[in-house]
Amino acid sequence: MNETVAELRDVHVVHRISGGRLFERQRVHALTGADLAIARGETVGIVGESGCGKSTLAKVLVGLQRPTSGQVLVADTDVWTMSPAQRREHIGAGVGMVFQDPSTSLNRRMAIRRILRDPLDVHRRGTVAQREERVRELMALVGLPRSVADALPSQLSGGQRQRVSIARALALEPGLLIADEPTSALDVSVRAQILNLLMDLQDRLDLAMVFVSHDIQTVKRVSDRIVTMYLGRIVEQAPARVMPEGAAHPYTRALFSATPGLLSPLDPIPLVGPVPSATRPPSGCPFRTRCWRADDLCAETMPPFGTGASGTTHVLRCHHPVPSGTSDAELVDMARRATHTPTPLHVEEHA
Ligand SMILES: Nc1ncnc2c1ncn2[C@@H]1O[C@H](COP(=O)(O)OP(=O)(O)OP(=O)(O)O)[C@@H](O)[C@H]1O
Repeated sequence: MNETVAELRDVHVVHRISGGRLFERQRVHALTGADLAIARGETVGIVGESGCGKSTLAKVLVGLQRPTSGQVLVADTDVWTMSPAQRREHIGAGVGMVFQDPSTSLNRRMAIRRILRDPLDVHRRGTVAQREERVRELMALVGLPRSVADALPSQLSGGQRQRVSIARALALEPGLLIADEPTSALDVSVRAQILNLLMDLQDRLDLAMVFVSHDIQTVKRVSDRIVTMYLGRIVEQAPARVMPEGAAHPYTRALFSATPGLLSPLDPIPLVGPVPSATRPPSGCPFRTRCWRADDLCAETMPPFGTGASGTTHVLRCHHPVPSGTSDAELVDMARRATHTPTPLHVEEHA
C-alpha cells in the first residue's frame, strides 16, 4: 500500500476581514471542506482560477496557515494537536516548501552556505562537520557549483537562486515538497531547467510533490494526479494521464478548454458570469451559478463525492457530471445552446 505522507481532513480556512457596512466583519471562505491524501512518490498538481484557494491549501500543508477547523496530518500525526515547538520540528522534517520568487524568499544578507545550513542548525542535525558536508551534498544535488557557496543571493542568477530554494527545502530530507508557482517568477529560458530538476529530484528521492500553478500545461506534464479547485473547494481529482478529455466535472473541462495548446482549435467552453465572491459563496454547488448543466438540485445541495470513469482515483463532486466520451466540441455546443438562467445566489452560512 502507498504510504501517505500528508493528509487534509475536512479542512476549512475562513479569514475574517473588515468590509461591507461600517464595522461589519466579513468572512472569506478561502478553503472549504478540503480532503486530500498525498502518497509518497506522487506529484499532485493543483489547478483553478486565481483566488480559488490553491496557495491556502499549500500553506495549510506546510503549517504556515492554521485551519479554522479540520485536521492536517503529516506522517500520520495531527500537527495542530502538537505544541508550537513540536509542530515546527515535525513539519520542518516532513514538508519542504519552494516559493514562487527566490529573490524575496531567500535572506538577502546570508551567504548561500548559511542559507542551506540554517535549517540544519535550527533542527540541530548532526555535528558542525556533518552539517557542512550536508550543505555540499545539497549544492551538488541541485546542480549548484561549489564556487557560489560564499556568494549572496543577489550575486546569483534567478535560476540559481531557485536551485538554492529547492536545496533549502530539501535540507531536512522531507517526504513532501510543496512547490507554489516555482517557475513563474523565472525567465522563460530557465523554467524548463527548474522543472526538470524538480521532476528528477522527485524521482531520485521518492518525494511526494504538490505542484501549484496557473500553467495548466505544465501541471499536466509534471503531475500524476490533478486536483481542480473552485471557490475554496476541491471539485475533482483525476489521474493526469486522462486529462483533459477524461475529466467529468464541467468546471475542469471548461478550465482546460481555456488553455491554449491542450485542445483543438476550438473556442473555450463558455461560462456564465464571473466567479462569485469568496465572502458570499453560493448555496449548493459553488460552480452552479456559471454552469450550463446546473439545475435546482445544484442550488439546493452540495453534491456528494462520486467516482469518475477513470478508476478509483477519480473522484468529483457534481450532480450532473459530463458523460464519459463527450468531446469538447459537444460541450462547447451544449454550453452555447443552454438556456441558462443562473439561479439566485443564496448565501451559505458557515460556522
Ligand atoms: N490573509 C487573508 N485574508 C483575507 N483573505 C485572504 C487571505 N489569504 C487569502 N485570502 C482569500 O482567500 C481566497 C483564496 O486565496 P488563495 O491565495 O489561496 O488563492 P489562489 O488560488 O492561490 O490565488 P492565486 O492563484 O491568485 O494565487 C481568495 O479569495 C483570497 O482573496
